[in-house]
Amino acid sequence: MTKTRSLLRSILYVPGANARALEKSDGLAADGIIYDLEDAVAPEAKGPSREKLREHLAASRFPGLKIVRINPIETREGTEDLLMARGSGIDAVLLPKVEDGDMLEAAARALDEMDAPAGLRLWAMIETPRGIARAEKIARKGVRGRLSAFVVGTNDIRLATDIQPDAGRTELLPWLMQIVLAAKANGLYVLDGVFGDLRDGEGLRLECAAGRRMGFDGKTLIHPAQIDPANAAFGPSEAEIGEAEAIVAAFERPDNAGRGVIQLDGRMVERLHLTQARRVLLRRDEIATRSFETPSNDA
Ligand SMILES: CC(C)(COP(=O)(O)OP(=O)(O)OC[C@H]1O[C@@H](n2cnc3c(N)ncnc32)[C@H](O)[C@@H]1OP(=O)(O)O)[C@@H](O)C(=O)NCCC(=O)NCCSC(=O)C[C@H](O)C(=O)O
Ligand SMILES: [Mg+2]
Repeated sequence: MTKTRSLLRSILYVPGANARALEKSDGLAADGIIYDLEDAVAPEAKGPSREKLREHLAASRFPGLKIVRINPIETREGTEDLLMARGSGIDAVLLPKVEDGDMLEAAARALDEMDAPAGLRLWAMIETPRGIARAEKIARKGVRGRLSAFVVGTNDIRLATDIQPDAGRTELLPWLMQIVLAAKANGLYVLDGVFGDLRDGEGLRLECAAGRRMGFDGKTLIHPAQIDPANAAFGPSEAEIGEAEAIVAAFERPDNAGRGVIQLDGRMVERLHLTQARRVLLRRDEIATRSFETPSNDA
């Protein structure tokens, strides 16, 4: 499977109940917006927020990915949210607290029965102990349906487990890597959890950099000021672009034609590095044109 990486560096949560934030979100440089109808909306505001969001989406000119996080699908609010979301021109529905593949199967079946567009994907939040423990099974079952991404919910993980990780998230790392591995093994995108301290710019930068090293495709965010740091951390750096250009140029030299492995600046470079280098340049070009594509398992 050749996988073109779509831009998922910065995915901002916007509360469905906040008219000012919804209005502002249209002009932000995030790669995607998660319009939240779940935790960011008080129980009494669920219905009005859904209607507000319906109107907003109908008029929205946001050029990136649009995702709606619905309430649990087994609740009346969740079903109403899904009905609204399926006809609103969005790219994906984000399901909270996914704990088994059956939840994804039920959501995919509901979307089929609602005649939702085939390209409407499901994203799954992995944010409970059961969800983490079963991440690989969930991914394997989900990709047979509409699933295309995992989103980590570190706040709910903390709530459910009482884990109190240090600033480097040392204690969380095994669980985060388990989720990343389950996603990668099944061709899913995977997004890191939110960073809650709005005043700690350096902490955010470090957590974004760590997330990138861990293999996350991007970070979920809660405030517009977090977009630029996430875009910088998850986009290829100048150094990565320079190195990728050098690798592509080296393999294009006539004396290297047909060679599987070469030496470049004292390092062994194989054709798999050429594949990686092309990916970096593709991301550079995607960012330059800011062309947004709907992620899919086989895009
Ligand atoms: C945290 C906030 C409540 C802070 O909002 P506010 O006090 O208004 O901040 P500022 O004054 O600094 O805002 C400056 C301007 O930016 C706009 N703004 C703020 N946040 C957003 C946003 N998310 N999207 C769009 N625009 C935003 C303000 O309106 C101001 O605009 P202006 O008037 O023009 O100056 C707020 O940031 C917020 O609500 N953030 C999102 C919270 C949220 O969605 N939480 C739920 C998702 S996180 C989660 O659940 C993860 C997961 O499930 C888990 O378990 O971990
Ligand atoms: Mg959560």
